[in-house]
Amino acid sequence: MAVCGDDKDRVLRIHESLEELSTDLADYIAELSEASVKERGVFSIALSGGSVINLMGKLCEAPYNKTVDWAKWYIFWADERVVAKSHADSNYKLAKDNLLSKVPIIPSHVHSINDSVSAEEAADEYKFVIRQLVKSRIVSVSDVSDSPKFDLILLGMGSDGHVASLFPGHSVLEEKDEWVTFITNSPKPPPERITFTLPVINSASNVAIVVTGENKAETVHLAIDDVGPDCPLLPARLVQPKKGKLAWFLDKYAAWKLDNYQLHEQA
Ligand SMILES: O=C1O[C@H](COP(=O)(O)O)[C@@H](O)[C@H](O)[C@H]1O
Repeated sequence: MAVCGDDKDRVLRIHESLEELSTDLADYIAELSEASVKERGVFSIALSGGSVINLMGKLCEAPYNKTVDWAKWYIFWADERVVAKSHADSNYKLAKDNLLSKVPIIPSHVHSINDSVSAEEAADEYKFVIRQLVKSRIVSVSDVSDSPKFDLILLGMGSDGHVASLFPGHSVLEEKDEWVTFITNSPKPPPERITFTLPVINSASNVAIVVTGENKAETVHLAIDDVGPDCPLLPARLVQPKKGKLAWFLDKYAAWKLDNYQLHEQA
């Protein structure tokens, strides 16, 4: 693995294989969990859907399944599709099947959306839930805005550069006030989704963006490198935690178009 960073708050972790990436991701999450439980007594983590969940699978295995303090975890979603929890498109279902059902997380600590109301109502309810947990200090609050400050937000990135359900060119990218918002016209199905907004993502203590595969290499380059004024406005590029840390977890196939890839490889 090569770890390199242009500054201490943004690092690129480039891996030879998915196996290596999964192990590094599990180590990273376990370390953040331990530090947060030590400091605050709890660990608030927001998940995404897609490939990142499968890549978290190592957490269900030894030693993590025994050493992580699962009872202190509070789970949220950075985005969710407004479908039934049993639906194959549900981000909740993906996490439940691949992680939550395999480790001793307390069911009342799992904060999924209400899937029996409209996208707008689900976003409003989710905001309310998060607000209550901010009041009870389960979720911290940012000291630079009134946003919640999650201990870790885990994101994937689509080949169009979307993160959570923030898609290129969509008006939700402009949202400055809401913590959670909704869309009904997602370019990637299903169309109805709720999503954390950029102010919430950028208020987290830690944000990890996990991307694998050659089909995303060009987008990774556009999201990370200094590509000048003609660079398309990719949502992934707008992930810039104000006071927190950003880690990109890449496999070598997703990373190979990065400027200085050879240098990163040797780091
Ligand atoms: O639709 C979504 O896609 C992104 C990226 O998924 P991936 O399978 O290409 O990694 C995901 O991060 C997001 O949560 C999901 O709703």
